Formats: sequence, C-alpha cells, structure tokens
Amino acid sequence: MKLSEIKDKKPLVFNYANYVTPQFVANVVNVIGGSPIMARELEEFPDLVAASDAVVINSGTWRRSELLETIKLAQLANQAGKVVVLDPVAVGIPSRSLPVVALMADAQIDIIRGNAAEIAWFAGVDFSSQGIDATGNGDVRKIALLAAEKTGAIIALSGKQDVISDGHTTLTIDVDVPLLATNVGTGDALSALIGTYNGDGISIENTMRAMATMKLAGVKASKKVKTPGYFVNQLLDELYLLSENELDAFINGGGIHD
Ligand SMILES: Nc1ncnc2c1ncn2[C@@H]1O[C@H](COP(=O)(O)OP(=O)(O)O)[C@@H](O)[C@H]1O
Ligand SMILES: Cc1ncsc1CCOP(=O)(O)O
Ligand SMILES: [Mg+2]
Repeated sequence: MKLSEIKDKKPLVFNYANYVTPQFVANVVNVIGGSPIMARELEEFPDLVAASDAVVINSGTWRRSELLETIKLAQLANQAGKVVVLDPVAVGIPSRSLPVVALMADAQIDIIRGNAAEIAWFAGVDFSSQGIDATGNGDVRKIALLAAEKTGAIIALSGKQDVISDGHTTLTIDVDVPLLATNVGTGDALSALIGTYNGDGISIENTMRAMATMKLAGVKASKKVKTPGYFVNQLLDELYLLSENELDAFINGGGIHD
C-alpha cells in the first residue's frame, strides 16, 4: 500500500500488543494514517479480525494462559485472508521461543519483523543479544535470507542495516540512525507499520516501504533533536508529516539496494 493510500483508506490494524509499548505503537499507526486497535479478549477476535486489514502479534509479554487464544487469533486471520505479522521479542531466550514455535506450528505467519538477533534465531545462526536488543555483528543479509528460506515468511530484519527478504529477493536499507535504537518500542511500532503497509496485500515492496518510512522519519528527527526523550516525540511528528514524494525520493535515492 502506498503512503497516500494509507491516508485515504485508513487500514484497521489489530495489534495483539505487549503491555509495554501499546500507546506508542497505536500512535505510530495513527499518525501515519492507519487506524490502530488493541485487544486481548478471545470473544472479540472474530469481529475484530473481520473488520481489520492486518493482524500484528507481539510475543513480548506472552503468557502461557493466553497462548491458545493467540494461536486462535492467527488462525482466524489466516482463514479471513488477513496478513499476520509476528514480532518475536527476544525469541532467542529459550522461554520466549515457546509461543513462537507454537504459533509457527499451528498458524501461518506471513511476515516476521525482528532485530538481527531475533531473526538469527529463525535462521539457526548464533548472534549475540542482550534481552530485547541485538548486540552482535554478522552477515545480516545472509541471516535474513536463511530465515526466509526456513520459515517461508517475508523477513523484515531491522537494525543499523534493515534487510527485507522473501528468500528470493533481498533488499537492504543502509542508513545509520543510532537514536532509532534508543527508544523501547520503535521495533514494536515498526512491526505495526509493516502490518499497516501490507493491509492491501502481502509483498516485499510493501514491507520495504514500511521500513523505509520508519528509517526516513528517524533520519529527519535525528537532524533536529539529539536525545531520546525529544527524539521519540520528534519521530512521531516526522511520521505524521512524511509525504509520499519524500518517501519515494528516499527509496529511489540510493538508500535502498538489492
Ligand atoms: N543503529 C541503527 N541505525 C539505524 N537504525 C536503527 C539502528 N538500530 C535500530 N534501528 C532502527 O530502529 C527501529 C527498531 O529496530 P530494532 O532496534 O532493530 O528493533 P527492536 O526494538 O525490536 O530491537 C528500526 O526502524 C531500525 O531500522
Ligand atoms: C521491554 C519489553 N519487554 C517485553 S516487550 C518489550 C518492548 C520491546 O520493544 P522493542 O522491541 O520495540 O524495543
Ligand atoms: Mg523488538
């Protein structure tokens, strides 16, 4: 979906969110032109999935007692033909791989967005991490490609280098914006942006546009403010102000290559 279409159609993005960052995630979807909704009640899922254009599942604060409901949500989205995006927060920690393994086994995950350490888990590649953050270095293009081949999902690997791969085509966004890594929630919000952009159909192009959106907004914000507190608010403003022309110029201007 193009940014102008998002602003026109206001896709409804159902976020099965963690309990740490939902307000920021909802604001990011909202300021870009989408319509966020957060819920955790199984009884609501059929109605909300029917009304939504995308379902984004974040396992950051998963609970065993809710796992079957989470799987049911993904299955309902599959049956309704709605894109399912998974944000597998800190999946490299053994206890956190449990919900991800169960979801992958019993439902179709269309797009997986994670940092390099999280995506490396799907690829079966060692990559150092510290809790929710990736701390290592490695061939992130190879990791994303391998993860896509192993999962059959579109992989959106985020970090200093963003890599998008479906196992055949691999795109990279090579723009360093360290401040983007300083706020908790920018990854969660990026996963919701990916759902928003894929609301009209799942594609590597839509996924790349979502990642370019966050990256460009980060570049613009980091030119104006230099500390995390101001940055997170400036980032929201830059997302709100972003135009299709600016985004296309960024995408076509060499920041992104295959
Ligand atoms: N060093 C960096 N330079 C540029 N962008 C970054 C950097 N680290 C993270 N980002 C960006 O921050 C956002 C969140 O990514 P990341 O920090 O990898 O996710 P998570 O918060 O889930 O660990 C993404 O848009 C990513 O491109
Ligand atoms: C701190 C924390 N703990 C469980 S989920 C979460 C938020 C993770 O946010 P992000 O992956 O966007 O940094
Ligand atoms: Mg994360």
